[in-house]
Amino acid sequence: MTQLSDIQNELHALAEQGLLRRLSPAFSAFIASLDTAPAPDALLLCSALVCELEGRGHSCLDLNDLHPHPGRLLSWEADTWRALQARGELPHDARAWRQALSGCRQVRVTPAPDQQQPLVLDGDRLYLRRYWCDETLVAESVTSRARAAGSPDTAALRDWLDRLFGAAAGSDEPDWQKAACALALRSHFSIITGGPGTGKTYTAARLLALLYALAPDARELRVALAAPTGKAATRLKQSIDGALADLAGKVGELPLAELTAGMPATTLHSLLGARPDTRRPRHHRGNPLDIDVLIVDEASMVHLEMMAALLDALPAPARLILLGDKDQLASVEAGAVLGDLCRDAEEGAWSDETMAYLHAATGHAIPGRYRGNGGPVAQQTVMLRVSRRFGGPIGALARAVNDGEVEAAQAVLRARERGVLAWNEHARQSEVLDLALHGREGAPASLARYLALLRAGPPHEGGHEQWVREVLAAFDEFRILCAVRAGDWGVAGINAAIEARLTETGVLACRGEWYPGRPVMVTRNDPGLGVYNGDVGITLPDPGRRGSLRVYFGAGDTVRSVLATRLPQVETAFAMTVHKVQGSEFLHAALVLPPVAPQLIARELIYTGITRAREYFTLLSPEPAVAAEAIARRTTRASGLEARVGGES
Ligand SMILES: Nc1ncnc2c1ncn2[C@@H]1O[C@H](COP(=O)(O)OP(=O)(O)OP(=O)(O)O)[C@@H](O)[C@H]1O
Repeated sequence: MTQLSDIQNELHALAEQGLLRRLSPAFSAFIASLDTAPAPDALLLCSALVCELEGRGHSCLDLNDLHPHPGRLLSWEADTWRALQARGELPHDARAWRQALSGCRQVRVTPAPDQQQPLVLDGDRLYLRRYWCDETLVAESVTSRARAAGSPDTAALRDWLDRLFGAAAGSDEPDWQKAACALALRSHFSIITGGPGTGKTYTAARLLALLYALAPDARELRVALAAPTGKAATRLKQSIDGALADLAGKVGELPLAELTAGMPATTLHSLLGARPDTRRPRHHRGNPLDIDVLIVDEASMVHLEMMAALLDALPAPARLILLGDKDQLASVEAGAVLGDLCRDAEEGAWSDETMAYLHAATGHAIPGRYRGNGGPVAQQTVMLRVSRRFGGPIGALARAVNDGEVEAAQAVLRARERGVLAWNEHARQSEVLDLALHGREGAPASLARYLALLRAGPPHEGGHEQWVREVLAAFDEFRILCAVRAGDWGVAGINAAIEARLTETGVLACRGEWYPGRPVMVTRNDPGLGVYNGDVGITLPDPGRRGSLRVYFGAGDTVRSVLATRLPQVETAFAMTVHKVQGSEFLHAALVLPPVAPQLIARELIYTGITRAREYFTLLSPEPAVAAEAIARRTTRASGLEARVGGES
């Protein structure tokens, strides 16, 4: 057996203490085993760190982050890092780390030729090979698509934009929605970002009308809609269909309803043809998607690997339009693609050419403050700035949190305006359960209606499907959102406590794994069953087979069901993590924070939680300082994407 070096022993000790996942020292040992020469300490440590960071959502390790406070990178105490330093010979600055890694056969130093090394050093960033390839593909693909000229007839475009949005009035602020459509028409890639209710889908529907109106042959145009989750795809389709129906009077002879009748809306997984036994989907550059236009909603949830797979499968002449809120939480998996691509969205950073084009196409002169020298992606990005849904206290709270203004956020929460917002600053777990079962003063929405419908059961004669629909809709009125998974204040503890309370009070018999009324969230894609990670369904008796339970999923106007026992990968979903409710909205969202906030609880998580609430938002924290700390903290994810797409256009 090979003798472990001091650094390797220390890495194992850190894993024992829970400061590293066990995979990280194991990966480091694997890297060392690839060469007969002994691995230098710098390589042993960096390979463990790059693996660890991948598990925390980072695409790479930036060597500059190893100084002057390396502990911060992994939320370690300073002593932990000092102990590591004492055990090995570690470099003292980024240049020295680079030098130490450059000499290793396991590391490809770009632009040297690829010899399939497992690690890639690009500038000061060290990547797992797969992530470097994905990031390179995404950066190159979006940049070249953004540069590709869509050459619209500007006069015809202006005419259509005026029809769909109205002609330019004398306002100071441009019509951002119009600008977004104009830019999307100009090339093969564009981003429409904005907070909730800023009209991203409203704009996308008008964009579709424009694309059909300006296409040489509208009937030949193949358009698809997609989103990371089934729920988000269904919502997108419903909103787009609604908005298209409203356009009927504005599009003259264009048979919009007919043209969009069969337009598919799917999850990205099923669009790409994900397969359970391999990472490689059915569609890729060798077997591209048969699509001319793809609109992807909730793009903030799309992780790096998925975005790379999508761009690989989308033919170069196809137009990709990403919709999403750049300020929301990034995906659990590595990468913060939308955030990285939108780095200039607030400022515009538009070139003279873009400014002139927007003026000509929309009739609005763009104020000079939006001029800048952003890269090709920035030239194709528009941020919508006016929210039509979040004007009131929830909007004010979301803005304060997003801006990191702790005191302003606390003041809005404490004002409890019209019962819309409430903050239980010293919450006990039993109060979370009370809220879930009964709502609170000013915010009646809770699980009460859902439970009443379950108690009443389906009508005796027929009407089962209608009842199921009502149960599904009632469940979506309220949700507990947790910041963490484990412990009394995480999804595990809260779900168990709700089940215990419901059983105690005789409301539901939450015994065994499956029971009628158990809401579940699917935790693993199963294309065979047509269920995907994040889908939420309700367990109910099967009307056709006594004693048998099925899980019912709402899918737009239809309801699908799967035999409960065929769904091994699910968890109870009275409470869900904030990550898992992205793309969903509830009449009343209750965000629960733990007594001690780990680093991962930051502003983006609180903002995402708040913006899930349509009418009422409640914050519950056993310790008020945790909310303040989280709002003050920003999540940063190491990635090279922002730098790669940030160059001048
Ligand atoms: N220019 C506009 N004029 C009138 N109503 C608008 C306009 N833009 C958006 N709306 C309305 O505002 C509401 C929110 O718009 P929409 O759903 O498109 O926003 P969104 O940004 O997609 O929201 P979400 O974050 O939920 O995805 C809708 O009712 C829509 O019809």
